[in-house]
Amino acid sequence: MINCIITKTVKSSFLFLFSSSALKKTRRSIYKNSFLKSDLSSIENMVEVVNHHLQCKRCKNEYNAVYSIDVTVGYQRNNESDPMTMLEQTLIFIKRDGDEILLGLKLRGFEIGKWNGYGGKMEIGELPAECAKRELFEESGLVVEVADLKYLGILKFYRSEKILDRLVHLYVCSVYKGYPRTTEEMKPKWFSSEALPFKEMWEDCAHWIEFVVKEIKFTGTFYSDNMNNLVNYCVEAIYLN
Ligand SMILES: Nc1[nH]c(=O)nc2c1ncn2[C@H]1C[C@H](O)[C@@H](COP(=O)(O)OP(=O)(O)OP(=O)(O)O)O1
Repeated sequence: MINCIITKTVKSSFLFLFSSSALKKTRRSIYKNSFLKSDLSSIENMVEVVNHHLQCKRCKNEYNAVYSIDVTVGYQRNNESDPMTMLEQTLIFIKRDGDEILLGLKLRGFEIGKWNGYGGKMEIGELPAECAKRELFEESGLVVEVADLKYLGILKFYRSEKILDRLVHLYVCSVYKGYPRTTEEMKPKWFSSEALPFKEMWEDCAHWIEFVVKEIKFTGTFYSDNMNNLVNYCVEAIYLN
């Protein structure tokens, strides 16, 4: 097993030390669990341990929590009062002819005017792949089968160094039915992987989109300040053989 780590400090070296030790801890958990599995050719059963501060979306109280997330299954919420509610999201990139990637221009809500893959928040009782399929259909009209989705990895976004803000499950898929259409939420456009509009995408995207283009499994952790500026990140490719 070869592990490639790309770590970049944007502003603060203190934060780098903080995040790299936290990440090493997480990686150990991942490998430990991976090694226990008989099939090392996939990370299908990789378990991501999230052990950090969470903040209740309603009362804003902070507390520690430990979640074990099987990355293909995700963390399945059972009720609205669960603190993970609204934290888990999905993002799916549709590919055409090997080289082209479908992006949608966000027409409303959060990050309006930016190009991104399709996706959104998981609903109660929903699994990530089901969520990716549903959101893609709602936002573009394209139909995919869960079995055709390729799980690429997980993105974790932290605010103020410690509060887990969002956890995004990433998928790619080259098998789909229909033609992308403009919806209330997204306007579709195919881009060559050589000409992606980085300046009009989420800031963090430039640091991991290459993994989507090359379909390499990875995990990414991103730290933003209270003003939503990216201050540090770590992207780790996972090569299993
Ligand atoms: N930092 C980030 N970089 C990125 O590239 N995509 C991100 C991201 N943070 C979240 N996303 C993606 C994940 C998901 O596909 C989408 C979330 O969009 P929304 O908040 O609009 O979700 P929903 O479509 O569920 O919203 P509603 O329909 O308004 O409830 O943005």
